[in-house]
Amino acid sequence: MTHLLETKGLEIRFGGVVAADNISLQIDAGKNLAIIGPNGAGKTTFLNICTGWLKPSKGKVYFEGRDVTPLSPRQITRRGVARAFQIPQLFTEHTALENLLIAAAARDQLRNPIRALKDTRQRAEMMNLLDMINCTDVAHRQVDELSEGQRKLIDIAVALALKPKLLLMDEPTSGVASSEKFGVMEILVRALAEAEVTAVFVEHDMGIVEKYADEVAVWNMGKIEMRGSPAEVLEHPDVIRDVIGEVV
Ligand SMILES: Nc1ncnc2c1ncn2[C@@H]1O[C@H](COP(=O)(O)OP(=O)(O)OP(=O)(O)O)[C@@H](O)[C@H]1O
Repeated sequence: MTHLLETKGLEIRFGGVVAADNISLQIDAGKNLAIIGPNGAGKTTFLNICTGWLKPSKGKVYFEGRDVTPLSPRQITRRGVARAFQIPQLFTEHTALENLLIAAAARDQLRNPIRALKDTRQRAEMMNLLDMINCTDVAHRQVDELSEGQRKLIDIAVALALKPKLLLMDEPTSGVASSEKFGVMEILVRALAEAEVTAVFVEHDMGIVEKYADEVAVWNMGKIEMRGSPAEVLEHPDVIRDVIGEVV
């Protein structure tokens, strides 16, 4: 069976630090994977290698069975791998809808993004995305007026505008008020399922991992220490000692 994403033997060092040490992992469509692990374990490095921002010294990344290791980030995005960051990458002085229209213009490689802002078909498509993330009411509000939770959702919608098959997220709810966190995740996971996008997310909040991940992979010192269901992994004494104990 072809995996949606597969890595084989990834290695990368920064000076004396081994940030990826023989990382081999398979991700299958429809199974949302949470990546957990102590600070500096190499979780973000893994996302950066998969999206082409870092090139491993050894190993390969396959997307839908094809080797994407030598491709540029832009080429990998075009194949269907999107990325969302800890801090939303939005144009804060533009409205939520304008941010989505700009992303759609980039997706369609339009030379004149201003024209895209007026395109009725694009506007309808992007309003539909805003509807999927419960944000139609803020479509015409400037992004810097929105709550952090709303900004995170708009950032996810920007990624969805690229029509990915896989979305890699670095701490999707970091910076979101704890009262808002689960609501944001609820909307996010539902929108991804509706768009048939598989998610991989780095997460430090074990409550979020337990509720929203189908599988969990534990990173430690550049290696994958364990992989399994949230119930198996989160109750394992090594994980409680190395990860959960450290985070709490
Ligand atoms: N560009 C870089 N240059 C030098 N060292 C780096 C670079 N990127 C990562 N590192 C180092 O590699 C190790 C892994 O970093 P990484 O950011 O992947 O960890 P992480 O598990 O995502 O940590 P956190 O949970 O704190 O975000 C760390 O020791 C980090 O300092």
